Amino acid sequence: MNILKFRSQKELNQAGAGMIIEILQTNPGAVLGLATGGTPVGIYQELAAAHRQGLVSYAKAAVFNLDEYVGLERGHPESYYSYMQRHLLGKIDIPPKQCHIPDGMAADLESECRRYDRVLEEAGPIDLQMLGIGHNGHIGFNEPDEELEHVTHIVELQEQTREANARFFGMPEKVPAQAITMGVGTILKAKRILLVVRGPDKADIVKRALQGPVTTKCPASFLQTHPDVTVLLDTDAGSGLG
Ligand SMILES: O=P(O)(O)OC[C@H]1O[C@](O)(CO)[C@@H](O)[C@@H]1O
Repeated sequence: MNILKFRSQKELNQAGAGMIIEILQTNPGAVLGLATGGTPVGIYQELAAAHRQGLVSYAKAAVFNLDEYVGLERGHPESYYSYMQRHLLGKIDIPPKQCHIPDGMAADLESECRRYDRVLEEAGPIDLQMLGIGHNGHIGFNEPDEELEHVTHIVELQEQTREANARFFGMPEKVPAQAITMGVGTILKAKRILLVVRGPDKADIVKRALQGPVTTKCPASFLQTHPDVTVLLDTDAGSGLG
């Protein structure tokens, strides 16, 4: 595991964007796994800027998002579909048919999970999967539990997760109770993984995930079992590491 710490958010963002740009320059048809939440926004800004400057094209790339809320229309400002349009996909030259996000409004959510896995299987493997981490160690929306799911599935969001994401919705009650998420098995199948973490409130979970036991009680700890993980931390998020 390659752990890099940054004093400046700008440099962290440039390092994250740089990895993605390098992959696309070497392999224009790369498959990227993308994340949402507050963490990747600065990286997406750098990617959009690099695209504007003509440094990188996504015309042949494919992107797969980790997750989507259940029950939010695509047009809802907090759906991950809207988030991705706003922060990245609406600002680059990727054809819509190459952008994949689970449909949280599907009438049959179980079939939607199987469809998502099928499309991913046909396009994959993912060349680079970007991840954030929840305060409870979730990756995607894989919450801590006795057992973890391998494949795409429906998950009940934990109170802590809904409270953390309430900042986007105004209040925890408005945060959907369920989401569709790629499974931990799917995430670990990516050839390379990029974990990005910022802020002092994530220092404890970073230490547990990277240096604690590998346990389903901290889904991110399974990243320790992957052969090619890069972790980008700001100094606050990395302050608990020994
Ligand atoms: O980046 P944030 O907003 O702290 O969220 C952490 C993680 O939790 C999620 O919201 C759940 O998928 C991710 O989007 C994010 O990577």
